[in-house]
Parts: sequence; C-alpha cells; structure tokens
Amino acid sequence: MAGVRSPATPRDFEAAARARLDPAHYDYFAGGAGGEATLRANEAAFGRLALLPRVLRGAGAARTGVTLLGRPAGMPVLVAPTAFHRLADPEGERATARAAAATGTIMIVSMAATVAVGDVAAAAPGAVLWFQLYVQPDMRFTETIVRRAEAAGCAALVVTVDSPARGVRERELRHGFDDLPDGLNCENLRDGTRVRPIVMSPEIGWGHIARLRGMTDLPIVLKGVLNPADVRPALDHGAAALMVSNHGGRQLDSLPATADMLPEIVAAAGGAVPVLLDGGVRRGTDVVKALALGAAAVAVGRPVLWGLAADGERGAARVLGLLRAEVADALTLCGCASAADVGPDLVRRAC
Ligand SMILES: Cc1cc2nc3c(=O)[nH]c(=O)nc-3n(C[C@H](O)[C@H](O)[C@H](O)COP(=O)(O)O)c2cc1C
Ligand SMILES: O=C(O)C(=O)c1ccccc1
Repeated sequence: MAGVRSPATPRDFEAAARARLDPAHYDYFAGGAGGEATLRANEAAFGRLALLPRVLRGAGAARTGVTLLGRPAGMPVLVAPTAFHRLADPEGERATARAAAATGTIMIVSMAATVAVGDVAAAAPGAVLWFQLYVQPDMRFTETIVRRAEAAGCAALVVTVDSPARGVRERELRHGFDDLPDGLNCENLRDGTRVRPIVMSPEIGWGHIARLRGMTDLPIVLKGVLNPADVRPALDHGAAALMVSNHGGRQLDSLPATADMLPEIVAAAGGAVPVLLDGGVRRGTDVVKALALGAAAVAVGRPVLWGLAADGERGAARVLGLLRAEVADALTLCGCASAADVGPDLVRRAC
C-alpha cells in the first residue's frame, strides 16, 4: 500500500486509495458541494468534542455489539450507502459486502450500486444488508426497486430525503465527471434492456413516504434529517429510525455539521425511534462521542471507499476491523462495558 507500511487507522487508507484511483474518481469520492464547508465541518465538529471517561467502574473489556431495528449488529458502525463501488474495485459492492459480513457490520447498499442488490446479497451470504432508496417519481418503478431489495433479503429501507436535486460539486465539474465509464451501470435501475437514470425530484413529499409505508413491511429509515422540525412528521409517517446526515457535505453546502445537530434531533425524537448519524466519523472516539450525544449508531462513507480502492475486499475489511478495534478501545478507556453504558456525561465541548 502506498503511503505507509502498515495502516494503523482508517485515515491511512486515503493516501493509498488516491495513489490508485483515476484523479476524477478520487475527486468524485472525496469531494463535497460548493466550497466544501460542510464537508470540513463534519470532521471538525468531532474535533471540538472531548471525552470524559469514568474511572474504576470495573467494567471489563468492552463488547462492541448493539441491537438495531431488533437485530444484533457487531458494532454501532454501519457502512453508509455510497454509489459506484466498481470505480474503486472490479468486484465493487460484492467486495464491500463480503468485508461487511467478515466484520459483522451492517451494509447499506446504495440504489446507485454498480452491482444489483440481489447479486450483492448472493456474493456475501451472512451479510446484513439494508437498501438505500431515492424515491422515483414513477412510483411503479419505485415499487419494482423495493421488491428487488426485499427479494435480496434486505432488512430495512433507508430512504434518502436530502436530495430533491443533485448537489453541485465543483470537483466533478472541473473533471467533467458526470457519468459512469462504459460497462458500469446502476444495476438496480435495470428496466428490461435499458438502465433508467436516477431521478432526484423536488416533487417528492411526505405523501410518497405514506405510499412507501403502504407498499412494504420493511422498516423505513429516513436519511438526511437535519432540521428538528422534520422529526414530528417523520414519526407521524411511521419512520422506524432517523439518520442525521448532510450527505457527507455533498448536497447543499453551508449546512451544519451532523454532530452539532444530533442532540436537537435526539431531543425531538424523544426516544420514540433510534437516531443514527453519518458524516465525518473517522475514529473510534468519534463513534463514542456520537453515542454519548444520543446516537444509536453511526455510518461511515468515504473511509470504506478508501479501503476498497486501496486493497479491495481486504482493504475494506481492514478499515472496518480497525474501526471496531478502536471503538472497543475507546469504550474500555471510558469505563464502559458496551455502547449501552455510554451516557451524555461522557462528552464535553472541548473549546
Ligand atoms: C462517493 C459517495 C457516494 C455517495 N452516494 C450516496 C448514495 O448513493 N445514496 C445516499 O443516500 N448517500 C450517498 N452518499 C452519502 C453517504 O451515504 C453518507 O451520507 C456520507 O458519505 C457520510 O459522510 P462520510 O463520507 O464523511 O462518512 C455518498 C457519499 C459519497 C462520499
Ligand atoms: O454522489 C452521491 O452523493 C450520490 O448520492 C449519488 C446519487 C445517485 C447517483 C450517484 C451518486
């Protein structure tokens, strides 16, 4: 691997990934919308938080497992849905899913995956998969996609609600990157012999969530809730969980960091549903900070892509394994036996 002899933390994979990727694809993965203030803010917000361990609790070595939507997960970290894994590795989402299965990590498969969700599931028996959906204005086609996710055995639908339009990313504009290379497609959007384009529609509203709720028994997770005023309608529409996300700073720039919005969203949810978070999680200590602010779990996007691009399935598994070890270490050093022991007293504003 380029950069370091032995990666010690997930961040070490980015340099190796950058060395291997086409620069346009590196910038597609790495970049954010506008001036990238939100992209930077996500990581910076974790840097402004400090952990305040408890001592002498005799808690023993920490266990990382949690229960999410009624099922056990190996750690409170999920693979966030990210598009186009075959740009990073020829095996694409198959490799990511095997890495997730090997480390007991739930993978949220992107609707914009370059391997069909059924093929991802078949390639990684034992993987727990959730499916990310952009509601398509053609609700019959949306239903087709939902049925594919169900048939693949996905355990939840993660509906991305922060994308009434595609974010404008200046790095993509500079490279002229606006489509997949020949031979790669968004395989979940196959419709007979053609592949439909993903529509991000400003006309999607709460009525579509109601129709989705009537369409499937899968739990629905709403991804991209940032304003506490949206929590009430989300609960009223039967959301099983919320995911605080600004899409990794890739949609609208100038949004607050997710870690900074998390406490207000958790308060608005009032314990009715679990609240998840993504954006800027790079270390085990970030995970414990998010748990202390009330998250049930977090998800990581780019770190997994860097592992995948650096060393395929093995690299993605290394990133997830390192994160799990860091979570265990941070929990133990905070005096916690598990995520359930992490309370709000454990985190402080550092400055
Ligand atoms: C290259 C890339 C592609 C993404 N594709 C999707 C997607 O298809 N659907 C989606 O809901 N979010 C997508 N996201 C957003 C991620 O799910 C997640 O919100 C974000 O990456 C979290 O931030 P992090 O990368 O700092 O961990 C994408 C993010 C990246 C970096
Ligand atoms: O790039 C993204 O962030 C993203 O969400 C996406 C959505 C559809 C197709 C490709 C990428």
